[in-house]
Amino acid sequence: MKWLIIAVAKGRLEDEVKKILAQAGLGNVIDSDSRKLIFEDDKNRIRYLVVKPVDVATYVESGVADLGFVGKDVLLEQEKDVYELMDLEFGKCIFAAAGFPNTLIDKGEEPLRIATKYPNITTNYFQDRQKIELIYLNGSVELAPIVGLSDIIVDLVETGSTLKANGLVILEEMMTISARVISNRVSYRFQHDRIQQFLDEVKKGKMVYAGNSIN
Ligand SMILES: Nc1ncnc2c1ncn2[C@@H]1O[C@H](COP(=O)(O)OP(=O)(O)OP(=O)(O)O)[C@@H](O)[C@H]1O
Ligand SMILES: O=P(O)(O)OC[C@H]1O[C@H](OP(=O)(O)OP(=O)(O)O)[C@H](O)[C@@H]1O
Repeated sequence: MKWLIIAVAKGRLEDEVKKILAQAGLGNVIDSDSRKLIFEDDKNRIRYLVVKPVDVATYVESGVADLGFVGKDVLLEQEKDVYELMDLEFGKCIFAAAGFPNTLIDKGEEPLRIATKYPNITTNYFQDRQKIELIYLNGSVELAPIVGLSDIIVDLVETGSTLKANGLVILEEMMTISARVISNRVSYRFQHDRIQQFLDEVKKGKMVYAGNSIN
């Protein structure tokens, strides 16, 4: 039986993915404390690649990985040529435009300065609405409006505590985000039954993990 290669995002999503897989008797070969990046489940012929969240879709689009677990934010920002097969319904957060209270988003002809880690998503969202000037930051984006680098930010919001700690508020909720299962387009055709079987296991694991009984 051919190996099924699965890219798993390390960090926030890794633990949740492992819990869901464990419910299906899978994924228990992944050692989060190890610096290793490849873990092989010989019994089920599954090889897990543990990669940075922003790189999951690259491994899947290239065909190095057949499947991947990744956040919808990454998919929307990178627009990779992959199939999105399942919403895992965890890793939930939202994209929001945020800034100081009462900051105007619709500034007419004057460009709105937006600091973000997600330039593609931001551009797509504002393109028919408001001229923008993008300031790309890799993180700690909330600092930008405080120091006058931008008018607002576009960033992920989960609990809202980072915004609150920095005196910022949500000005507009843009879209909801959660973790997804994606596949390589060729793998999906040539390993369809194997992939479908794995998805069925993940679905069962997701239901059990979410506390719903399967039967
Ligand atoms: N508060 C949050 N901040 C960022 N990502 C979140 C948050 N809540 C849920 N997520 C989801 O978790 C995924 C992985 O986030 P994580 O913080 O592990 O990595 P990252 O911030 O993308 O990368 P890194 O922190 O290594 O630069 C995101 O792509 C997103 O889908
Ligand atoms: O609503 P909250 O629960 O406060 O979560 C939102 C924060 O989490 C993420 O930052 P992260 O800690 O991932 O670091 P980063 O800025 O490097 O992305 C995101 O960029 C926000 O800053």
